[in-house]
Amino acid sequence: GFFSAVARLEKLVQEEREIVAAVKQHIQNGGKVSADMKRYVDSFDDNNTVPEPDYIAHHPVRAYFLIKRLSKITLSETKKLTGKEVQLPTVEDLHMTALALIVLQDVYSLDMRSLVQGQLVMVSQSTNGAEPQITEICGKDPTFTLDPSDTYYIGEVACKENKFYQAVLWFNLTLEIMREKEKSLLKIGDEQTDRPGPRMRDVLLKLADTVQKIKWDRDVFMAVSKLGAKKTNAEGLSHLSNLLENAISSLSKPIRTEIPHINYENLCRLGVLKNRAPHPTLTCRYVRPNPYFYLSPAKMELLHERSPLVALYHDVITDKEVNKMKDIALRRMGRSPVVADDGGEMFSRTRVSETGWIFDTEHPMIAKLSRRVGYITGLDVNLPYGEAFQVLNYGLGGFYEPHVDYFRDEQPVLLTNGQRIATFLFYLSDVKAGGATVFTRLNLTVPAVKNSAVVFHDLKKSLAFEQDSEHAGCPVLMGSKWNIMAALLAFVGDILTKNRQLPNINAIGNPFSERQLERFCFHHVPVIGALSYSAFSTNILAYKAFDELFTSRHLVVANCLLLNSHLGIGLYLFNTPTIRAANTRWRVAWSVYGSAMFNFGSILLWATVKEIIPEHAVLRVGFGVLSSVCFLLVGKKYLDHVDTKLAKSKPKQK
Ligand SMILES: O=C(O)CCC(=O)C(=O)O
Ligand SMILES: [Fe+2]
Repeated sequence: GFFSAVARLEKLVQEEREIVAAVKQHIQNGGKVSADMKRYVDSFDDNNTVPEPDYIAHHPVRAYFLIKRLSKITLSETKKLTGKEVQLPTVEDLHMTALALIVLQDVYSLDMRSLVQGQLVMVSQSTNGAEPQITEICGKDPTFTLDPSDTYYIGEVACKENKFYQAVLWFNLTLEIMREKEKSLLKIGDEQTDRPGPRMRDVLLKLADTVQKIKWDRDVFMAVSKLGAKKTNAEGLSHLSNLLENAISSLSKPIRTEIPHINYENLCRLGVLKNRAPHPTLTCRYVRPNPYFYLSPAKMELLHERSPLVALYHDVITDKEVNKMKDIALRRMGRSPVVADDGGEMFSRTRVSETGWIFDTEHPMIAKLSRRVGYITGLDVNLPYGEAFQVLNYGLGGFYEPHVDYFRDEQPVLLTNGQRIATFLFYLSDVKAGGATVFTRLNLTVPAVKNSAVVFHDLKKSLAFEQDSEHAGCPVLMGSKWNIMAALLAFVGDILTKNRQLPNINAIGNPFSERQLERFCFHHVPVIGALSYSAFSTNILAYKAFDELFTSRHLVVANCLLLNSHLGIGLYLFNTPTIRAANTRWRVAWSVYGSAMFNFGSILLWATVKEIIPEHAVLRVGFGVLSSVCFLLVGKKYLDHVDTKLAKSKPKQK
């Protein structure tokens, strides 16, 4: 549906232009169109500049108008006139867009009088009786003004969704607007019946009906029955209107008990404000969770230190990667499911977004991204330990109500066979307003910041459920929210037999340990050095073959190999027990000396041999590899020998 992903709305705006242009052309050529279609295209003024797709698609009221007008024309006629396969919004789309307006107004306490003019104004009621805080998120645009038929329709949608309190607000608003238009209550009885939109009598009765659904009121009930079937009864209507005013003023917003709603909404509202100001208790550090980050450390904001850990990493995904992921996802997105109690999947009103699943085997760029998730968390991201990436695009007003990511006991883990131990959530877009991720039990709001990622634990170290990891995606008020959710799994059976504890998740911002650094410098680098040394022999012995292989990159590759070889052998020497026994200055000197002698000695030897063995590529490469392996082994053996000798002769320290 168009309601469940803003990306679809963006596309729809583009398509609408083409539809309008094609139909106008058709009319100009003397073609006939239906009255609905004529009305539709006539609403587009040729002289007006066309707004950007985002201007429409990223704003709930403007998107409502887009969906509304397009759901008034028929698919068959549009296809015929444009000669193209098009998709148009359905009645469900309109219903869900109205629902989005209801939810947004409710969660963000949007001022309704502003909302009807397309203006987004958040009113935060302060608890200590001070003046309410008013935040304007978006200015008004008179081109997008909801009229009574719209607000009445939205009220009806609220009723259908059993949101009676919200329905009362919308019906009441409808009345207010109508009264202002009519200027005087006295006109109530003799309304003109040919005016489009709802009639005041109908709205009043509907309002009375809805109020009664929340709280039965004897007086209202009587007034309604007295009105009876009589069409015009100005006195009765104004009496009912007064009664309703009283009844409504005593209503208060119902509290939903099934989820920690108050906290969720407060945190979401904070998210809108926080988009504008940095968090006051910000703790930022540069971290190196893995040697991979040695030169360019990750930028980490620690949001919650005690269990569960919640950390925000900045700039962990590049724009290029973001675009690639969105691109792939767009082609396969479908309504996001939630896990049902029986372990199956279902669609729910508690999650309004679309998902595209992407495996890291699909593209090297994605594999790299996946490895990065592994480096940061220190967890195995390979199948079956990492789930495929879920790329998400939320709909307007789209949200994900408070939930936990681990599979609860009553949900057999059909999907994955493993339990989720950590969640890695990338943000692929800045959201203009709303759409924060909130942790309802930690009182924590994380605004979506493009290219960053929030990481948190789903299980405790003891493998117990981390109930405090409960979180939610707040409704998107303005803009388009894109996420990638990567869940990291553990197979609980595995853990129990192997370590009896969760693997260490190092996304705590600890710098990678000294042991890890040592292993990197004195193991990984020497191994790479030895391989490079061996490969470099080919550059000397079979220069032509090497040149053909690397063409214009020949020089770069050769120099890199030689550099690796120097580094690897140098570091290896630096760490041998014998050399380690000396002071740093000598350690450096001997390592550099040893590495230079070994490398340049080999090069000289290969250059000499080259002159005497036949010009045969395979033979020469073979000789190079074989000799390099020999030299490395002989050298290593020699060093080992010296080291053991030295260890034996060393007097035991007391
Ligand atoms: O969109 C968000 O902020 C939260 C998403 C989420 O929690 C999930 O996909 O599991
Ligand atoms: Fe989640």
